[in-house]
Amino acid sequence: MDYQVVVLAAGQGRRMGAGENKVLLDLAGAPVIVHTLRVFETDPSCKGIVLVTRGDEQDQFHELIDKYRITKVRTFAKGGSERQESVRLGLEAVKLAPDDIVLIHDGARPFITRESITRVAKAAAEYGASLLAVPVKDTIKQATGLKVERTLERKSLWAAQTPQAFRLSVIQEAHQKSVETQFMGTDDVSLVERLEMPVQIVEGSYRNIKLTTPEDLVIAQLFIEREEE
Ligand SMILES: Nc1ccn([C@@H]2O[C@H](COP(=O)(O)OP(=O)(O)OP(=O)(O)O)[C@@H](O)[C@H]2O)c(=O)n1
Ligand SMILES: C[C@](O)(CO)[C@H](O)COP(=O)(O)O
Repeated sequence: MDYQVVVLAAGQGRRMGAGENKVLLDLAGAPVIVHTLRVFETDPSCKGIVLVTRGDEQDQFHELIDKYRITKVRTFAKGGSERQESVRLGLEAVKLAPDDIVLIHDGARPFITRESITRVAKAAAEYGASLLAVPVKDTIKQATGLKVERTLERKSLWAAQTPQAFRLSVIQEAHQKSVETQFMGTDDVSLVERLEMPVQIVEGSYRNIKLTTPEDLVIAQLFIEREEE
């Protein structure tokens, strides 16, 4: 299933505490974002990458794309202050027909695999919207402040990942409605859920971590070292 992908790299990386954009941090000799982009660069089904960056970092990303020969990044888009705004601005740069498939992926998730991408893209073609997710391993409490209100039934809980995949017309309609209703979600399918349209989970891998806090970089290094063994 051919697709284009919007790769998000316009964050601040505050929780990482590195004092710079975490997707520019070195991981085994290359920036995190290069590891992520290489997966799409080497996937024959990927027909183009829109890279969303901060305005003040666009030149730096252009240099990385040239240095590491990421030829499928044909368009850059400037991100916004929130992830959802960056997604919306990235989607505006996508050149696809309404029923074509677009993926949205966190640049901070470098361990995505072509096999998972293929499955989530195929599910989007079938259902209109899909996401990679993994069963929750911990017991999840809902609380008010630090007072527990209830324990959520674990067997029905999934931890959402990316890519999240869509027929272009579906995600465009979802963003339009979110602007009209001023809804802000923390992922992309949550906007489609508000259209009361089906969203299909595709079981992903626990390796598809999002590099968010310093501990995640330690895990990422271990993943790379194991790949090299
Ligand atoms: N305004 C934003 C915020 C986030 N992102 C991207 O969305 C992905 C997931 O966001 P997150 O992990 O929250 O990254 P940051 O916002 O950089 O992290 P933090 O919240 O700790 O600052 C990352 O690849 C990040 O670069 C983005 O493109 N634009
Ligand atoms: C989209 C996401 O990666 C799914 O788990 C997550 O919601 C992003 O959250 P963040 O706070 O923007 O990293």
